[in-house]
Amino acid sequence: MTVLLLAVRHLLRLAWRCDRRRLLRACAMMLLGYLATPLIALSLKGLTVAAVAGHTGTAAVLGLTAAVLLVLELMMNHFAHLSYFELGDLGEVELQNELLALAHGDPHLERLESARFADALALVREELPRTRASLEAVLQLGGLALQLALTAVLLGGLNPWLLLLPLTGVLPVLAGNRAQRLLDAAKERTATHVRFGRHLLDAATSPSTARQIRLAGAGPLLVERHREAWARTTAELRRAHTAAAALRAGGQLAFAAAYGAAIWTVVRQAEHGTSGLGDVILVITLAAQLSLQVATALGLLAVLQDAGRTARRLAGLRERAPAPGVPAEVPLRPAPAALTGGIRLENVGFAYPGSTRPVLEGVDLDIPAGSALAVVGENGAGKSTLIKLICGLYRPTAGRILVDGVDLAEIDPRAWQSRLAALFQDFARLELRLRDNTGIGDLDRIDDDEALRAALAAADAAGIEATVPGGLDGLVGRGYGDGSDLSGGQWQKLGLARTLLRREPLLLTLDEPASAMDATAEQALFERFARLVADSGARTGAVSLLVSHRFSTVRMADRIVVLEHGRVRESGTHADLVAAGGLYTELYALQARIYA
Ligand SMILES: Nc1ncnc2c1ncn2[C@@H]1O[C@H](COP(=O)(O)OP(=O)(O)OP(=O)(O)O)[C@@H](O)[C@H]1O
Repeated sequence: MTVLLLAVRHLLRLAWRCDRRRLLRACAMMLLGYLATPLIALSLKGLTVAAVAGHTGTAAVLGLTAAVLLVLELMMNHFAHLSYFELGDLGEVELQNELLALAHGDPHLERLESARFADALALVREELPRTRASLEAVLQLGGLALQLALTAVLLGGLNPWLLLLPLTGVLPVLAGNRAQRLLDAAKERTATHVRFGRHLLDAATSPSTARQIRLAGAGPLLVERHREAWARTTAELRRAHTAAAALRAGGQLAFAAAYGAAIWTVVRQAEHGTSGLGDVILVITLAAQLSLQVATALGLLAVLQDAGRTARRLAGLRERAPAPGVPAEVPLRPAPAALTGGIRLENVGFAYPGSTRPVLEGVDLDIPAGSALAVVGENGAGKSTLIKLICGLYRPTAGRILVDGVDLAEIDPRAWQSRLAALFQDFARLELRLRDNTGIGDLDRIDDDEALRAALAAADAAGIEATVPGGLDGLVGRGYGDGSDLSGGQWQKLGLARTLLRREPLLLTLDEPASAMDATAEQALFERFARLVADSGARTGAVSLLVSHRFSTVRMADRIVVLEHGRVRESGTHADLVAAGGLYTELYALQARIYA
C-alpha cells in the first residue's frame, strides 16, 4: 500500500508543479464522468419502476436522463484526457531533467559507476515514458474510488449484506499486489542482464563499433551473448509472470463467487416481496459495473505500483546523488589561483567501486609547479586511472593527493575541475553543433566565435569548420540529423580544441591524445602542447601530465614515470632512465626497433 501512496503523492506533486490549472480541470472532468456510472444504474431502476407502473412520461424522462449520463460518462473521460495528455508529457520532461541533474550532481564518478546506482538509473529512465499513463491511472483511480463509494451506498440501502460485494473486490486487489511484488522482484534480479543485452545491441548496431565487429567477424559471438543474456532474463520473468497470473486469477474467482451470491440475495428478497423489480435491475446493473470497476482498478493499481517503484527508486537516487548546489558537510576550499609548490601524491592507492583489486598501490609522486610529467607503462598499468584521480574524478582509496600542500579532498571538486584542461583517451564524441562540441570546454565562451576559432586553430582543427555545412552552427556527426561525419583524427582534434578552450588551467593533461592522428599532426600537436605548457607554467605554475605510448614525444617531458601493475617502477628524466637500463630502456628500445 505504501508503494501506492508513494506513487499517488509523487505523480500529483509532479503534475501540480508542472501545471496546476490543467490538473484541476482534468480532475473535475474525470470525477464528473465517473459519478455518471452509478447514477445510470439509479436511472434504470427508476425507469423500470415507472414503466411497470405505467407512468410513461416519467419513464421517458428517466430514459433520457440515463442517455445523458451515458454521454457524460463517455465524453468527460475524453475531455479529461485532452487536459492530462500534455501534463503527462511535461511531467516526463521534468523528470528527465531531474535525472540528468542527479546523474551529474556529483563531481566524482564513483556513484555513477556503482552497479546499484547504474541499475536504478537505467530502470527509472526506462519507466519515464510511462509517466503519462501513470498520471492517468492516478486520476482514474480517484474517480473510481468515488464511484465505488456511491455504489456501496446504493447497495447498502437495499441490504447491508450487499456491502460485502465491494469489499470482496479487495481480494483481487490484494492478490494483484502480491503478484506485482513477484514481478518487481524478478525485474530487479534481471536488471543487470537487461542492461547487458541492450549494451550488446548498441555495440552491434552503432556505426563506430559495428565496423570493428564486422571486420573481426564477431557478429555471431555478439548474437550468442545477446541470446544468452535474454534467455536468462526471459526464463526468470516467465516464472514470475506465471506465478503472478495464478495469483490474479485466484483473486478474480473469489470476486465472481461474491457477485453470484449478491444477485441470488436480491432475487430472494424480490420473491419475499421485500424488494421490487427496480431493485433487482439496480443490483444487476451495479454488480455488473462493479466487476468492470474492480478489473479496471486492478489494472490501474498495477500501473501505479510500477509508478510507486519508480518514485521509490527516484527517491533513492535523490538520496544517493546530492543535487548540485547542496553544501558539503565540511566547508570546502577554493582552487588556488596559481600553483606555487605543485602537486604531490603520497602513498596513493585505488580500487574501482565494486572491486577490491587495487589498480594503483603506494604511488608517491612529486610534480613541481611549472613542470611537465609523462607517464608510460604497458596497457592496464593504471596510467589513465592516475590521471582521473589527480583530476578529482575519483578519490584515492588510500593515501592522499596534495595541491600546494592542501589535500585535494578539501578542495571544492567543481572549482578544481574548472581549472583543468584534460583530453581523455575515451573523450566524448558529442553529436552536437560544432559550436557546442568545442564550447563545452568553457561554457562561458560558447558564443564567442573568435575564442572557438582560436581553440580550433590551436588544435590544428580549423579546417573542420569548412567541412561542416553551417560552420560553427552546423551539426557534427550523422546520428541525429544531416550533419557531417568526421574522421577519427578529426574527432580527436575537436576533443583537443575543447580542451584548449579552457583559460588559465592549473593542470593540462593529455591521455593518448594522438592515437588517431597521422605523424605530421602528432608532431605539430606536441610542439603546440609544449608551447602551451611552457606558457601556462610561466603564468600560473600549471603542471602538465602526458600519457603516451610514443616514446619520441614522452622524452620531451621534464620527468618520466614508468608504471607497472599500478606501482611506480622507475622515474627520472629520459637520460636518467636510459642510463639506468631498466624497463623504460627496454620499452624504448623495442619501440625504436619497430619504427626503424
Ligand atoms: N571504470 C572502471 N571500472 C573498473 N575497472 C577499471 C575501470 N577503468 C579501468 N579499470 C581497470 O583498471 C586497470 C587500469 O586501467 P587504466 O585505464 O588506468 O590503464 P592504462 O595504463 O591507462 O591502460 P592503457 O594503456 O590500455 O590505456 C585496468 O585493469 C582496467 O581494467
